[in-house]
Amino acid sequence: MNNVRPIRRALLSVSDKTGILEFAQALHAQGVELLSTGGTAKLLADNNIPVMEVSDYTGHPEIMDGRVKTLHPKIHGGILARRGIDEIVMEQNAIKPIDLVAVNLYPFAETVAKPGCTLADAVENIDIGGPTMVRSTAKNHKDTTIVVNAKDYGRVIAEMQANNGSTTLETRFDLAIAAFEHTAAYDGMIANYFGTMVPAHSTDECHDDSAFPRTFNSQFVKKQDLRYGENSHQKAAFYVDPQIDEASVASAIQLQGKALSYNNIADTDSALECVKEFEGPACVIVKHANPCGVALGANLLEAYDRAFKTDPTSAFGGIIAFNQELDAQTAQAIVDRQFVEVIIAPKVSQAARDIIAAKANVRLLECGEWNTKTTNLDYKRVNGGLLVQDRDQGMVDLADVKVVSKRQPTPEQLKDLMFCWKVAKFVKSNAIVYAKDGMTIGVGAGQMSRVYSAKIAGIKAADEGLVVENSVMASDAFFPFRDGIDAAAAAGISCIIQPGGSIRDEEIIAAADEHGMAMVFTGMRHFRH
Ligand SMILES: NC(=O)c1ncn([C@@H]2O[C@H](COP(=O)(O)O)[C@@H](O)[C@H]2O)c1NC=O
Repeated sequence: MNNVRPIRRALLSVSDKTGILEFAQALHAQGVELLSTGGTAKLLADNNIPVMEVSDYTGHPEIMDGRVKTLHPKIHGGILARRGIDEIVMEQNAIKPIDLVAVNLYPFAETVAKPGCTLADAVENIDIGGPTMVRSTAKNHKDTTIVVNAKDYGRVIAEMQANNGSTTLETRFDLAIAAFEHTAAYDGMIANYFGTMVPAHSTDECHDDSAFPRTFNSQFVKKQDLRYGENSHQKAAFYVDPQIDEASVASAIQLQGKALSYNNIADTDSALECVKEFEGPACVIVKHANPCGVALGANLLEAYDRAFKTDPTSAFGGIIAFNQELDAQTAQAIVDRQFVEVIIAPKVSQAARDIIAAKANVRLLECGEWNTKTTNLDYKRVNGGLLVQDRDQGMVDLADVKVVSKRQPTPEQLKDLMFCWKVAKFVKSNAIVYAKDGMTIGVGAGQMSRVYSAKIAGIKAADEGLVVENSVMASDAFFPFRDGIDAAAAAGISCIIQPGGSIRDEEIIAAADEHGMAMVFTGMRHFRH
């Protein structure tokens, strides 16, 4: 085993001191000599763990309020020395080898997240010596061991115990990757913070949390390789944002079924984010990123039954999302009725799991409860660039909408309008949704002209034997011409919700009045491309 390297001397320098005492104790028990910076050294000494302060070892005091403490050739020489090559240089310069470094960095993210954080606070929390040691040790991983995360302390100790006080190259290399990931994320955060100071002036007034930084630095962690991408000739992987801590397709636990595909993940995201909009039992069935059936119900089974009824043809091989614990009756109904790719719910009862287990291929996901709305950014890759925007969190309520027609909507229609409007937000533009009694009646998605989406919603409803009469209609953006209104009227729509704002609004309102329809404007559109 020529890849193992003994740990004889370690340097510990941590801001977050969680677990460091136990780690230091265990290293000491293995006969490791400990070096440490001021605060860490004091903690160790106070707990009777033998330790030498870095400043005593280098013969140079920590200066400038800690800005310079480990930036010394006796430290970096000890870390970076190539074992078997640099021994003479080390001896000439009284440098001793440092075999393990455990560092975690000044809490930059936590500092800038605090309300009222000044530029001076942020600057003082940029760690310099820490990342330098992290990178030195990771660079020399052939001989040295870097630990940047307290969760790895136990693993290193266990490996040393199993290898006579040494670590293996495999572990050192893995820890080195983690170290470079860590410093990349840290520097990315700092660059983003400074990058929001536009124009580039180093003053507090120039810092604007809501601004988009000059360069966009973000880190995503690979969750899994995928068999292929959107098509089988495309390679793909799924990366997750470690900063996001909420119920999502990224954090969901897969309880059973075949591995998720690229399209499964994208469609599950659409279904889950849509079903999150609703209070009370709700079900969303998605096919190719568009909801093909959405419904509310007295319970989940009823919600599913009704969502399925919208478009059983498209629901075949779809993705089903619920906003409440999936129960046995609903699970049984799905299994009995249809081929489904993915089912996702905040919780899945044991009885429901047992029922779905009969269909071994069905991917069953549990994502946990949600109580906050997503605040993260939304990205779209274009050739040569990246579009970044706030997520569409806008949603009007009844108090915000304005009745523009002569006819007033009834209270039932108003309820349906809000339901329909929420669904339209998740349908690809041009989006038209017909709905009645908290159930979609027809969905027209992704057409290049609004009138065709309106026609398609009507055709689909007719094909599935659904009665459009007295349904309401939502349009994700304004109608440029009255033809969409006429198509809706011909299909039997009695009430419309749309943003308004067309130069032909007057003509559109007149068309609604002509057909005896009620119409409300939201003043907010929900394009989804
Ligand atoms: N200036 C330096 O040479 C230096 N060397 C290590 N640090 C950091 O000082 C912190 C530990 O300090 P202490 O042990 O004094 O609590 C660690 O987060 C470490 O990353 C430094 N601080 C900032 O750069």
